[in-house]
Amino acid sequence: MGSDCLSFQIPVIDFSKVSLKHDRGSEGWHRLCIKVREACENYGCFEVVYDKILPKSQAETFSIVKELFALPLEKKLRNVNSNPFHAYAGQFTQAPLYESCAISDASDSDEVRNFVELMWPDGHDHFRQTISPMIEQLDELNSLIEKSILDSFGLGGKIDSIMACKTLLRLQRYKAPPNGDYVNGLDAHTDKLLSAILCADQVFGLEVQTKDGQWHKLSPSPNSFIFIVGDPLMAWSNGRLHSAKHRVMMKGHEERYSLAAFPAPVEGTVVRPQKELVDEEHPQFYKEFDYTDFIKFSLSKDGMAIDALATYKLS
Ligand SMILES: O=C(O)CCC(=O)C(=O)O
Ligand SMILES: [Fe+2]
Repeated sequence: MGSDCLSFQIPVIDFSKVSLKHDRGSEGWHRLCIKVREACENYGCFEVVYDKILPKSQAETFSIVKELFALPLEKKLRNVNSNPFHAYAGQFTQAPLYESCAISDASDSDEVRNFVELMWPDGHDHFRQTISPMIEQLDELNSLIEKSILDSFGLGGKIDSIMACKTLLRLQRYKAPPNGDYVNGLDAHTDKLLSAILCADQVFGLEVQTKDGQWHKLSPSPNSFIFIVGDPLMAWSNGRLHSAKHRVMMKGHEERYSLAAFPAPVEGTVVRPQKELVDEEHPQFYKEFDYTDFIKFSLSKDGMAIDALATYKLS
């Protein structure tokens, strides 16, 4: 299917040395905020360097993720949720290499405990003890990025968060393609969650589409993360931040494992453009919408066939 696209470098932003408590307001923080905003406006994504999450913790996390996917399918199918985004997903004819498990509200230790009991009724403390600190660190990183976005628009003094969210953790496996051919791992999409922090275990495969329609293969440095703007963040920013279309393409003979932490807007959230981001130069781009309705529509047959967010555009 198709041919391999070229490797591409998106902006790389280092959050390793940043402390919200000490650095917010400094010249260095200001420069970082501008970089974040420009990357989100121009590409809808950037590579994140964050050495507070140690390579060793990432390696340990991927080793338990592999254990999870080695479980028989009937066990993984126990991972259910009324929201299909937050449950086991896989066995799709159009994406046969893909499967994922999810923990909704992963920052809640009871949710993690429930997930572990469901998968390993006899217990698996090592899974819980490995994944929980990783979620905590990803939450911290996400909060740094969120504050940098708010401050980049001069809004940090007025509001604490972009919108109320819980952390959805998705663990994903992509089987190696038959014959090692270049084939679809996960269909092209924009994220329906506020944003995403992604990391993968060694095997590349993530591709992003730039605004000119070209697809580019990302080759992030080992142990770095990718931040991606999702549709609700694009709507909140009045269309200024770009929700980047991305996909996973598989090639070669190795399986790919990845982990995604998404801030998921809570039930009842109304997504509306932040009023300070609407002015004469930037007229209101989207009508406000109920997040749950948006998700339901995005997942419907009609919604999947189009860019669901575009239906909320004001003409
Ligand atoms: O596996 C990846 O790197 C990307 C996953 C992704 O785009 C998603 O879960 O929305
Ligand atoms: Fe995605």
